[in-house]
Amino acid sequence: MTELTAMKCEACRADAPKVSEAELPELMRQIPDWTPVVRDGILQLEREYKFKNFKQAWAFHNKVAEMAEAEGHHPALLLEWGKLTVTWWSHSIKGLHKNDFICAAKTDALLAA
Ligand SMILES: C[C@H](O)[C@H](O)[C@H]1CNC2=NC(N)=NC(=O)C2=N1
Repeated sequence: MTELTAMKCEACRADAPKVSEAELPELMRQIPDWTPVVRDGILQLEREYKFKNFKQAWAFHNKVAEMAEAEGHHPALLLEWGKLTVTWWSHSIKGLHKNDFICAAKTDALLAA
């Protein structure tokens, strides 16, 4: 099985497939620190990262933004003192695409780097 972090996001159009109920458990297993949340009826992946201060959270925010631009897939980022909340979903399909799992795994890898 290819690691999510080794994959690249693919262009995701409105007719791209959502991750199915059957695929979900195996993908969630690969990003155990992420929580599936439903907002406005849209399934999303969310994780809160804690830091010692604003500057460290801000620096991580910028790393995630750089990675998102490189992947062509973009998260919601909520920067607060000592905290960055990252939420991934695919706007074009109003739900979760494989891209969201790839980017969640890559977000975790940025923290480790
Ligand atoms: C043309 C471009 O690839 C699309 O607009 C991309 C950009 N980034 C995106 N990011 C996210 N999260 N969902 C999308 O549907 C999306 N679409």
